[in-house]
Amino acid sequence: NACKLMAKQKVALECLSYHATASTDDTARLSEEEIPTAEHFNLYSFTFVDFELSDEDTCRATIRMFLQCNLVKQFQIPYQVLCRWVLSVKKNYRPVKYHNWRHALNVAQTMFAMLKTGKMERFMTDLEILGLLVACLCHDLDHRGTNNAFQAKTESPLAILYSTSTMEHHHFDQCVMILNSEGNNIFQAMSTDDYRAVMRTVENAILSTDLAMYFKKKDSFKELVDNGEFDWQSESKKDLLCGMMMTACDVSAIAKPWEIQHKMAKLVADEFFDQGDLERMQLNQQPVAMMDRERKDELPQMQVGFIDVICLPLYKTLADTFPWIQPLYDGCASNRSHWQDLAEKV
Ligand SMILES: CCCOc1ccc(S(=O)(=O)N2CCN(C)CC2)cc1-c1nc(CC)cc(=O)[nH]1
Repeated sequence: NACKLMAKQKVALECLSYHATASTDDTARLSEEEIPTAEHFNLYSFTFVDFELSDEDTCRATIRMFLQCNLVKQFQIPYQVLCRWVLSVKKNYRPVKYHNWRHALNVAQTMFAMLKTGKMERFMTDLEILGLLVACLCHDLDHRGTNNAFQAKTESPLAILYSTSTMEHHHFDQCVMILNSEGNNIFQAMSTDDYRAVMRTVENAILSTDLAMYFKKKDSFKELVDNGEFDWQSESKKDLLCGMMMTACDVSAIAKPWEIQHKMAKLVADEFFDQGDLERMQLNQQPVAMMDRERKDELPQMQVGFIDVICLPLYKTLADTFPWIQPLYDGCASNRSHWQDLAEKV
């Protein structure tokens, strides 16, 4: 009957999450290790690079960010639970070329730098800071290297589950699945009200990483900034600001020193081109220019367009109100000239 079916599904989900979460050994090792300082990892910098970090280092850098924001004490997160949760999040990223665990770490580190070095933490409660870091680390969980349009075109189960912001809803689902797995609930010591509030922040933040949502909300954000908004404390204004910060972090590879941006853009392109190949082979469709490896010569010009349409306007509007994040605008503007030079060479 229905009850038995529900019970079977519950058992299946627990079994799935058991296999999808960190092992006892990995958790024990990470929790016994010394965590280097934020300066050691260069976590306060907008030019942070993960390339030379081992997987172990990336987990320790993540824990260092939580410690530095005093979140472990503030929300009584058992240290073993935090270690297990970080390892489980890393385990639930697939080894795709760009939207992998390293991307999640880089996005979280940019959020950390915006809050600390960019002095935006003043406008956030501790609960919001916790929610934003968790959202950054979880925002692309279980990404398959294909975008929302591909889910729709292939009528993937995910597109049937969620018709809009398909992947973003799935990323949030995966975040909840990990939190609900044995020994992984970093929010376990919270009151019901705090738990509801932090989950609302995480959900709004993860769903905001759908660029379609960014396009929908960017004008109202710019209007608030142009009208000299300084408070940001109403729920709707805070949600809007957090969403814009998520996009700023999500695209922050565009603002890194040129050699790093050039190398990361190649990873983005390789993942896009793989989707283009799938669309040709599996769907017998002509991919869009961005995903068509036969049009890779147009890549520099596309990057200039990406910078002009999405990145610079966002960083400019944010820097107008939060001047300490100007380095993101400057890094992005500098890379625009490098991409423009390459575009003129073709
Ligand atoms: C590097 C390979 C080419 O990469 C791009 C090509 C075109 C555009 S676009 O702004 O024209 N636009 C975006 C919205 N789509 C719906 C339509 C196309 C963006 C990128 C790009 N995206 C990211 C985010 C994953 C990172 C990055 O570095 N570059």
